Amino acid sequence: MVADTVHTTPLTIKSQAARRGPAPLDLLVAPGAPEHKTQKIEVAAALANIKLRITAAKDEAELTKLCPHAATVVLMTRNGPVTRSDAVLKYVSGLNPATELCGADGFGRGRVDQWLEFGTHELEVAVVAATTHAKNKEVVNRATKDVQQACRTLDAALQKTTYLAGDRVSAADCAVVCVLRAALKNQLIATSKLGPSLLRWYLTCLHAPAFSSILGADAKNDALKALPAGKAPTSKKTAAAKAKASPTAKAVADPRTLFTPTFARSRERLKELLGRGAAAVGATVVVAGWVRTLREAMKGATLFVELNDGSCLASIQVVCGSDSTEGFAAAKACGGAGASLRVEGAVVESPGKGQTIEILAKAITVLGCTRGGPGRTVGAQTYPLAKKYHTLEHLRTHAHLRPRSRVGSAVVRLRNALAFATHEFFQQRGFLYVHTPLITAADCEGAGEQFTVTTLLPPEHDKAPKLPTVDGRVDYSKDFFGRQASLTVSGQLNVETHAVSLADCYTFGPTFRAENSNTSRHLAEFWMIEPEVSFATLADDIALAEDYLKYCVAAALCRCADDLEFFEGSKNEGLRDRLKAIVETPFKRLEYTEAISVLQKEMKAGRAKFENTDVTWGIDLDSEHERYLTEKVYKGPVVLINYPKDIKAFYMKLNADGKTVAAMDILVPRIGEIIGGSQREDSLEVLEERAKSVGLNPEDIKWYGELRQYGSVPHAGFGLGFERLVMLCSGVENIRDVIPFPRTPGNCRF
Ligand SMILES: NC(=O)C[C@H](N)C(=O)O
Repeated sequence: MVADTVHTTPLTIKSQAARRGPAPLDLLVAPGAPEHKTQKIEVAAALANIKLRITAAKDEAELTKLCPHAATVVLMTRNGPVTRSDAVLKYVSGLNPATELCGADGFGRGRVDQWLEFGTHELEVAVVAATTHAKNKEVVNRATKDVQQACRTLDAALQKTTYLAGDRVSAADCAVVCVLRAALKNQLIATSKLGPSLLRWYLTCLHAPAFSSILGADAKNDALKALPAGKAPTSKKTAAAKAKASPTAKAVADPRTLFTPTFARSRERLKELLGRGAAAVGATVVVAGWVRTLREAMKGATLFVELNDGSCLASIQVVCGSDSTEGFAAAKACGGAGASLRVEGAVVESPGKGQTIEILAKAITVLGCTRGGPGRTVGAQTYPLAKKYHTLEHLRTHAHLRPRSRVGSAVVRLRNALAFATHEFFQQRGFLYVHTPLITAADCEGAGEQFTVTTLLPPEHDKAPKLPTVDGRVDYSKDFFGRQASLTVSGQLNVETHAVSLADCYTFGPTFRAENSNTSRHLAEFWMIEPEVSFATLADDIALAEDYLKYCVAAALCRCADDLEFFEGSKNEGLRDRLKAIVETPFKRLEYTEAISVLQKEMKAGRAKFENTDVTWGIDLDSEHERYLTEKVYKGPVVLINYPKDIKAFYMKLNADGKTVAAMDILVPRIGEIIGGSQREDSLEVLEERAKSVGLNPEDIKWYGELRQYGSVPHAGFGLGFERLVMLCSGVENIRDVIPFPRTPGNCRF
């Protein structure tokens, strides 16, 4: 009996026993079995990090003894033999679900199966016929034709996808590559006749060590020879590509194909283990994490440990018995909540509610005790997160341990998903990620108060500073930069420089505002995403912003489903329905002028009661006005456009009416403004005029004006406060709870 576990190769030094890893799976191969039948299983095992031990059977009887209907291969699994090469291939592929070799979902599995069948019926049958009847010309001719037809079909299909079943390598690729190699070796088709897309795919697979180590260097070399000299495999050979292609270009592999997408660990992440669900029952696994709760039962002879490793919201229950778990005594004395453990054990079905599986621990190692007793003895008395529920305020004062809490970790996972979705969205659309500076020289942005960056203060901060002065003011010419410098309030002006050279750009980084606003929506340090697009108008900008916001919300719904369910359950009823509505409903566009009259009407009718009742054309709307529009009047996101020029920044494009600028704010329920952007003024004269009228020093924005002097183009952009996006998607109401270390007036702890 062997345990079917994922074999992991740790990067760090391990004990002798651990280095050996889980026992390999035995694969018995019949004499005379076609090579490709074992190769495809070996490739899949390599991709899935599963160890195989291949043994050649003496005769076929050895196989049929194990399994009467066996043919060519038999894999010995924990539950008994599995036979038929495709079945074995799929079994092995499925042992490491994280690799998604069998497909990520129902549709994916369908696609993998469809290509597996194609490989068997359209290719393998012909290859086997031609090799077993090599002397029969008729059979060989027929097989050759079939193989060529199959290759044409594959070439056409691979024009559209990286791999057979999409953009991830799958069990189907393992099977078809190996049988195709057999067809090539038997000269049923020449490599040069494979067709450009099929050849590209074949080479992409062979670049990956999992394939090349099993099929041999020959396979790759033969295929490389088939490439037209000096050209990368491409189906569209343009003149420019021909001229540019270097001899090395052909050997460049897509990095995603180089390794399996799993990081080799000495433990399994709970997300993956719990994701396997009941299918994991019977497996021996190693997990590690931190104790959420530890409970004794059976007069101390049994321990129930709720262990979490941060990979997902759910914890796993580990059951330890005094006579069945090595390290039981140490585990019992670990101090409980907060301690860190490594657990090796068997996955069993869980009788408990709300959990499919749990672990019966064979061995536990206490990595770190919780020391919270008197004199720091072991015990959880002072562990700040010992109880199950904590207020957000309590967690805020323990920001260093906050990610151990459910809400803290859910926020981090959501931030991660939204940051990834941001890059994914812009990268998919060909935008360039530009790194804009954090230290800037002049506040021409006007977006907010800035923090000065200076080295003029004495290193011993308690000493009375003697600042150099001229005319009674600080002389910044003596400062580090030779002038006053500040932390940036926005990357926009800098990213514009790149947008007017490279067209579509974005920046995503921290920004700083020294405003003394102690509200639940303001931070002194927050992250902002600022795309900037050339050859674009305000309408293009709004369309981009709407798509981007919907993309992020959809990413949160789809990739953080458990965390969002948790947020919804924490006094946030209807969260996911609200988010779905954002994805599904087109955003309302509303002129600022119209918004003012709507608000005035609402006030007149007694429906709206505002603290600030001065709602007249020309005012900068307060948050209460914005929220009223989005929550009460339109009940969904609203894009307000064309604001009075006097309340907006100098760089916004003046509209033909001379009174308004092509600016937009996107307002969402519960948050208010989430996005602010504009088409930028592209006329040098108007820009200079506007800058002067707001009192800017022309010298400070000379470089900015030059962007209009040399080939000015219409361009537009926006800024989205990342934390507000996290608030929107989580329903968390205080911005301090959606950033790991909030910086607010009077608070710079941790
Ligand atoms: N990039 C932008 O349009 C955002 C704008 N600069 C702001 O700080 O609000």
